[in-house]
Amino acid sequence: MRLDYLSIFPAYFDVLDISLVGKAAINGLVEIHAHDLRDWTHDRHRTVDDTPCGGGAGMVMKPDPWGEAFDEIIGTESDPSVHVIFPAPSGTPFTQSAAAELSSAQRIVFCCGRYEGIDHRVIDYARSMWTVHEVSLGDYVLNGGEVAALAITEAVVRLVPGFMGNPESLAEESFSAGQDGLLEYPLFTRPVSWRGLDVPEVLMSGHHGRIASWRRDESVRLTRERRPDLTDSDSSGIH
Ligand SMILES: Nc1cc(-c2cccs2)n[nH]1
Repeated sequence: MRLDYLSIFPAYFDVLDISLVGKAAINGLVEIHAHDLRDWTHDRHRTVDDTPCGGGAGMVMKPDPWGEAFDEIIGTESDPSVHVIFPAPSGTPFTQSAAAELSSAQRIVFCCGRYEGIDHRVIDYARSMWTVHEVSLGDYVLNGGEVAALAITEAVVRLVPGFMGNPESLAEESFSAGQDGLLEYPLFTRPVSWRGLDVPEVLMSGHHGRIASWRRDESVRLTRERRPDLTDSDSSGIH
């Protein structure tokens, strides 16, 4: 999998060299390329923004640098196997199933907007050429798409076959199909008693049936308490 990042702050992605994703890059599972959008400007000030047509506060990212960067980084041929991701507060909520789908992509290009956003024609052009995803991480506003791109990268790359040492652990995580789309149950390890707090007895019983039942009940309880929106989804197994 090749991952490209277009940003006016490409140094944000240096962290990928030290994190888990860096490990994947080393063993050849993932190839990472960060690019400075200003490299595709031609004026002395390397300008990437301008005032919004129709008025309004703030600045909008000009389309020209994006188009020239696309030409060089992706090419000028249409290819639906290339996934272009625009993080944005107005995007579709990013989910574990979206991460799972993207984990089989051969190419993902992250377009990290700043200011008030990117000229919409950039997204329209990208849609005419590649598979575009406008995604939101949640109902809050970041200063730019870089942090969102890092979060999406981690969620996707950890699902790439061969990345996780023990793929079985993926099956029991929150939102995973193996967890019926429910939140993960509480986890415990030794010591059995810690600062007056004990591991639930059932988990020390060695009775696998009871342990499975306790874990399921806890997942249902937590999901109903914290994420009632998940309890009606088809994958949740609870209604
Ligand atoms: N979920 C989300 C995305 C964003 C931004 C993406 C690009 C600039 S701000 N804020 N919040």
